[in-house]
Amino acid sequence: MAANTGQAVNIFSEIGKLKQVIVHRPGRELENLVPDYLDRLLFDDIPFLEAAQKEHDEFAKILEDNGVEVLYLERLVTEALDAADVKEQFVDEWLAETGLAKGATYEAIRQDLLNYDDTFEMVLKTMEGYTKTEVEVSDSVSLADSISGDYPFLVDPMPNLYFTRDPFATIGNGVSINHMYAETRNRETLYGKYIFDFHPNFKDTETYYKRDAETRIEGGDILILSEKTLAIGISQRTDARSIETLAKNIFGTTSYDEVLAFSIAENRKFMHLDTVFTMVDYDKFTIHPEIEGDLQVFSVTKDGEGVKIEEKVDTLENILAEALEIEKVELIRCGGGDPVIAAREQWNDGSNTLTIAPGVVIVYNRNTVTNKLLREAGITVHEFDGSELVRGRGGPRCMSMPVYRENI
Ligand SMILES: NC(=O)NCCC[C@H](N)C(=O)O
Repeated sequence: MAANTGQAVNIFSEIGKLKQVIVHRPGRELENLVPDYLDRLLFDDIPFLEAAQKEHDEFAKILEDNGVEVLYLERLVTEALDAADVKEQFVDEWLAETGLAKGATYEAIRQDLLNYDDTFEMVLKTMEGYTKTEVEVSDSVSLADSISGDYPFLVDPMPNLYFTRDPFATIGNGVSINHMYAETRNRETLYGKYIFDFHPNFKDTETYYKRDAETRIEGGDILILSEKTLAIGISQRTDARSIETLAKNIFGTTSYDEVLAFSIAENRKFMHLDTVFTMVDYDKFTIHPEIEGDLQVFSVTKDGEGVKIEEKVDTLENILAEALEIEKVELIRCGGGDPVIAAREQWNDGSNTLTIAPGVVIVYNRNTVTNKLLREAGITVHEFDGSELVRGRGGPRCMSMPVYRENI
């Protein structure tokens, strides 16, 4: 438990002083990226692991130097499996989601994982995946085990795990365990499930969305505007129906009574709401100017057992000011509104700021124009080098899942 509200999870804003956050230090899963399967694994290039780890350590150091306790996903999962003695159950569930048919290979991998004395190393191995060259099966007992084929993996790696923002999302005193858009990321949500089902500190957390839900939603689309209002993107990654499901699950039982649904274009460059829009202070937001023209915003509120949907026809500034119950808000445009600079810096996550206290953010140093504009707007900007990390198309907000923020 991080502070003093008596709750393990406490996230009622985007900007309250961050006390505890979940991250994942990129591991050997990045070394299982190969050019032929980058699209399938949602990457644009292959990061140099050692450099990516250094960059990530720099990110963690900025957090710690600013009083944030950094929790590592891989450690939390290890602690959950050991505390509840559910290692075998986890391995079986993980295997069932690999797509491997039961047979000699399946059994060899199962045995390999269960032979690890160190649960932490076992967890890292489940993230890394298995190549065909590392598992020896002496007797092929099934047709599936006998096929060679060109595909290099028996079990795919999970290279997107360092974007801890997406597979689960903390909201108020609860969590949504997400159903992801792509198969490669859906497997990541199993780690969230084990943390929130079995970790001694987190197992009593309320769950507002389940990974076996039919429609998709990802954490990068969920912004905690205040203790009453969420903003959720309808995007490449989040289906409008999931927003209604989540809204019904939180209205009436939590402090939330409104969701603002932001309909943004469905494409890779704007994959989540947080790649084009983040909150950096009580009254300041970063925004990618390319989304402003076509943006449609809907208000979702409680209506008996169901929800009421109304389109908000007003400027974005007015919609946000009304939701926050303040006079006015300022939008800080990525790249200053210049179309070329904005497009370049947004692609490199210039709008993907992580706010660690009101008016204090962490960003990549490469987005020089946007970072200067943030400073000119009075924001304190902590920068680090993300040249390797950015190849997975995510920035500081994507690489962090806040667990505890002070209320504002
Ligand atoms: N919230 C975010 O925008 N997360 C970045 C996710 C990047 C990852 N390669 C993906 O395509 O899902």
